[in-house]
Amino acid sequence: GKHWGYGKDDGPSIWHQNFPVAEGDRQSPIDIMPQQASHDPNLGPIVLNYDHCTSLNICNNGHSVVVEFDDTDDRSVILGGPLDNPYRLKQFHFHWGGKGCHGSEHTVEGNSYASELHLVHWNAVKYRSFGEAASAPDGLAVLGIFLETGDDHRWLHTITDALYMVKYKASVTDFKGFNPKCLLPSSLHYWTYLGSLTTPPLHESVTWIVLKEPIAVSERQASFECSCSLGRKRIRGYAWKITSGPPSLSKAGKYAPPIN
Ligand SMILES: NS(=O)(=O)c1ccc(S(=O)(=O)NCc2cccs2)s1
Ligand SMILES: [Zn+2]
Repeated sequence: GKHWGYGKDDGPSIWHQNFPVAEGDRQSPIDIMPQQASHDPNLGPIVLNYDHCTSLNICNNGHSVVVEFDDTDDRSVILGGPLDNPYRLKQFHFHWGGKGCHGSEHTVEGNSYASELHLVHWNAVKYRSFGEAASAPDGLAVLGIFLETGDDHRWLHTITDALYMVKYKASVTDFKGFNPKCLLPSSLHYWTYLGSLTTPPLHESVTWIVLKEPIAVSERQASFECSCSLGRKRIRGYAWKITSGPPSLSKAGKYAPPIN
């Protein structure tokens, strides 16, 4: 596809030249203003069925480091909350900051976090492929989790250790048996709004579900810099129709420990 990045000549301020939807009216990320979020009593808890998780590999696509999953069936899905049906887990990736600078894409009252984790899911009930879902208004559901610096995160090590294997662009390495449930905070209270992919092709196909509670990672883990491009994030649009819902009731009542 068309080249893009975070530099002066290929960064967010010129993405609209190759991706005109950048000027659309449901572009992400946004600055979340909790007081302006309206509580929607019809919104139930989100449920994450990641127990029989099917991670495959970890790769660096030059923009981010991505852990990919086998999405050929409904073993790993997100449901509930604002979603009308289960959405299949396809991949997760991070938006890291540089040394000490804050890399989160969404902000809360103008404040950014050290990093942001995105778990990307697609609507396999309505669409036949990820690519088809990714350009449909109800095609994707991305769960956003903020990372803040604090204690060392016990399970993030497995990812940051693997990241060193894929430090240079277009490298892939095996990454089986990782259950992303170990990356979740204790509370699943969330904000949700209709938005877009935060990088090209910027499709307006994402139902965003952003958790209010961040997870803690150590300074070293948060400032991981892979060779993928880092740099200014794009703050777009205004949060509207943001609603929040109660925490989820995980089916097993507790989180299965990740298998490694
Ligand atoms: N930061 S984010 O979660 O909003 C994502 C940005 C891009 C994502 S993708 O991996 O789904 N690729 C999107 C596509 C490429 C080609 C056709 S669709 S997810
Ligand atoms: Zn992302």
